[in-house]
Amino acid sequence: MDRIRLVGGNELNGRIPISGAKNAALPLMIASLLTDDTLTLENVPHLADVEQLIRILGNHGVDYSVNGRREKQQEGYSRTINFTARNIVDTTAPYELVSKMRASFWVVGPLVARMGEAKVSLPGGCAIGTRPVDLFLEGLAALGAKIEVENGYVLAKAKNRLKGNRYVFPKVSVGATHVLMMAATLARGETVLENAAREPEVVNLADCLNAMGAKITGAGTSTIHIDGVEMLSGARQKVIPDRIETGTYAMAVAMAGGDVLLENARPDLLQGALDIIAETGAEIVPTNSGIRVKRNGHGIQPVDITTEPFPGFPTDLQAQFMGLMTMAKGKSRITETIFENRFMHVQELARLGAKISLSGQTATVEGVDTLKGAPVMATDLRASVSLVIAGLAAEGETIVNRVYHLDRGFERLEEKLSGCGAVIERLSS
Ligand SMILES: CC(=O)N[C@H]1[C@@H](OP(=O)(O)OP(=O)(O)OC[C@H]2O[C@@H](n3ccc(=O)[nH]c3=O)[C@H](O)[C@@H]2O)O[C@H](CO)[C@@H](O)[C@@H]1O
Ligand SMILES: C=C(OP(=O)(O)O)C(=O)O
Repeated sequence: MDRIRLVGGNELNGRIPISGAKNAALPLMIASLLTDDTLTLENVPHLADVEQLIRILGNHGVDYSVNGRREKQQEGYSRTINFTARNIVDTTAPYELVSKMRASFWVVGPLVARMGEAKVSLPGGCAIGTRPVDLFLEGLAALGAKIEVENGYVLAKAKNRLKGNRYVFPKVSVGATHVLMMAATLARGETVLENAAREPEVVNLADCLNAMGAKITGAGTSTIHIDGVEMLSGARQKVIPDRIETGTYAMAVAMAGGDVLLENARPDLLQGALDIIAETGAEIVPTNSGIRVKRNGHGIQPVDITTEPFPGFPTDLQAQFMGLMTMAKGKSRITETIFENRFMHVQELARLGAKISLSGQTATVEGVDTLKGAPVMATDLRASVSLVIAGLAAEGETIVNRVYHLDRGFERLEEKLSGCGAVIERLSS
């Protein structure tokens, strides 16, 4: 199993290219199931989750081809990929494939909308909470699907096409918004989704579906209208830059000090989080080519945060922010409201000397003057990168085990950081 070795203490200076967003690429890839035409996606990041979803889509009969130079692809750069679901050969998504990642469950929407049936294993993904799928099932049922859950599989059937309806999400869910929006594009009549997720990834998906011929308005607000159409065609869509990767590297600079241009980053995708990072003492400057982050010489200021659905502070940046707060000049409180078990990084940060206490959904972080390198274990995707952020400022060597978590969501992490002066390498085994 690969590990990451870091020696802390260096500032970060230079440029970091921000990749296409994992959490936008995955639903866009799944949208290819809605048409027998080719969907071309630009700026698809080279990540373990993307590769896994390619396998899952392949199982349903989706062909894919990568544009551009092969050696670039092997080096792990974002790519343009064509997806063509000419014939859906299988409407079952098996446990062996779906249990590895949460988003693979989302095929249920396009499959039942286009094929009238889907049998999809209950999903896996980061172990950050119970992560039920009740809203997906309730929402699909509102669109007329017959739903059964049997032997760990969801069976969804709509033999006479889904039927548009009004559905009010009792709780904001990004995944369920993606799925119901995709399903409703091929339903008969109008669907109104209320209390929908407003995340930029939902907007990226709606833009793609509209380019494919769907009639969606309101994506990015909490009410989305979808007028169902008979069929969708192919299209070309660019994956938005990864706002979580952007926030992560911004916090890495805030932690280690230095001056880095986050190329291709879009401030509007994470303005709330950037404002918080600025409050900690970093300078955030939007430029024509991205976002410049600087921190020179000043101590890190403690700031309290609470995670919330977009446009609030993202839960996917909570662990990284805790990493940053471990060396703040004082006490900060971090409250997690989205997932009930997303504090597994606390005990690993403690190995580096962090002082954190937990009470319910709130962590209190007492900033320390120094962290000391240690072996630590990645427990999930964002938790693992919080250990990298802390390791960048820790004295001596930190070894992060279970790097496969990082590979799910961070493209060429060690190359991007070492290119800015960090001492970081992958130890392959
Ligand atoms: C691949 C992807 O894009 N993953 C992101 C997506 O996950 P995901 O789409 O799984 O997250 P949701 O927005 O659905 O989850 C939000 C909350 O709703 C709950 N819930 C969700 C569905 C449901 O049927 N019932 C229910 O109770 C969840 O347990 C959680 O407490 O959004 C999360 C919240 O921004 C991010 O942390 C994940 O990185
Ligand atoms: C929680 C995440 O991913 P997933 O929903 O795929 O588990 C994440 O991207 O931080």
